[in-house]
Amino acid sequence: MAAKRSSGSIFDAPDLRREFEKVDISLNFIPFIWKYVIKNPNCKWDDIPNLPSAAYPLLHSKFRTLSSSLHSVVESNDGVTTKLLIRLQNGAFVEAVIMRYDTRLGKYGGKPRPGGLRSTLCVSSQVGCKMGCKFCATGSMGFKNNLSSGEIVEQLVHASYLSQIRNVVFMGMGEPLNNYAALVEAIHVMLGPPFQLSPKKITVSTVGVIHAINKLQKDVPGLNLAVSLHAPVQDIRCHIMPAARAFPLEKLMDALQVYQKNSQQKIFIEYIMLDGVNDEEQHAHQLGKLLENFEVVVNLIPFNPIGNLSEFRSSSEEKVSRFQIILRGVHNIRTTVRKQMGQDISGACGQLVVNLPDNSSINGLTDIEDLHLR
Ligand SMILES: C[S@@+](CC[C@H](N)C(=O)[O-])C[C@H]1O[C@@H](n2cnc3c(N)ncnc32)[C@H](O)[C@@H]1O
Ligand code: SF4
Repeated sequence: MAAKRSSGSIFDAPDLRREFEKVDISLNFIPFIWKYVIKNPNCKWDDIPNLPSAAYPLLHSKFRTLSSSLHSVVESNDGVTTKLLIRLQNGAFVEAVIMRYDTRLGKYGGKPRPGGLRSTLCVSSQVGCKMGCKFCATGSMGFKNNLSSGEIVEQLVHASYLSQIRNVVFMGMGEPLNNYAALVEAIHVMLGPPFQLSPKKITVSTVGVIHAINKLQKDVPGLNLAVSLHAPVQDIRCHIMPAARAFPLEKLMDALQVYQKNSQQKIFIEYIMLDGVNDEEQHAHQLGKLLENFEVVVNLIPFNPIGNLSEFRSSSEEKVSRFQIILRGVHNIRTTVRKQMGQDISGACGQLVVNLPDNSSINGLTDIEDLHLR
């Protein structure tokens, strides 16, 4: 269990609201304070003009402008991907990854320049992860701690200093649905002022935490859901993702059926391509049949090597392409292949390894064209 921490982040909305209510300060000041801090990264509380006088001592004693700090920033050679290493209040590190989409080129890439780029931010929700997927660097660390909602939002704040963020994907380190309350709080903050993201621009990726999927749809309607399915049958799923034992495929598909009926939204299916494990033609047909009554987009993900941490190898391009042809041609399922980006800075999925004394690695999504940018 993670130790209970006092957050000190003003982006932990419930904490700030509670403190303001205690001394009768209007909650309308909260977005104003957030906006000021975002525009003035190094500001002090006394710099913020026109707050009620009771707000200053309260902010001084209970909060910091930002509870996390930007430790370092690494750019990929092509300028498309930027990796942010962020130090949390408890000393642990997480990474967030910015991916820039060039509106003129109509694809990821292009040189950073004002106005022409809309960026996607891949955020972390936990330090480590208890799900233990065998292809994932984060899974090999075990679970260390949950991020607070403020720490999740602060990744967006740090990234906003570097790029205009239009989309947020919860595809960094950790299983977001295992940190449910903080996830939902963070998303509510991102949807409101001053961030004003649309729910359609936020994607939550899950290994399939069944009991939380439909709760999320009720608590924050309109979000995109991405499900890391990775296998069309239960035994392969259990082999590569131990958490599948707790979340059996049949029950997961039932939950997705309910989700789709209630949300009327398509579901994004992530499928990592592992050589000789889940990439044969029969698996493509099994997957096609499994998904035949769903409105989905399947994203085939080439496996990103994670050093000695995993026994797996990536499928050949021919196999990935054959898999895609079967899903599209035979089963009529919209299927894309995730482009690999950011490998030169270890910014690709499953590759983000932070060699630090007290923690270590993160995965980041690298191709989200299909989620937001059609
Ligand atoms: C790191 S996870 C975080 C979100 C959530 N825990 C999940 O599993 O969906 C984001 C995506 O990265 C994928 N991933 C993990 N390790 C990978 C690797 N080595 N190569 C490619 N994709 C990987 C996961 O399967 C998942 O689809
Ligand atoms: S893939 Fe997702 S659920 Fe699996 S270990 Fe990695 S972060 Fe956790």
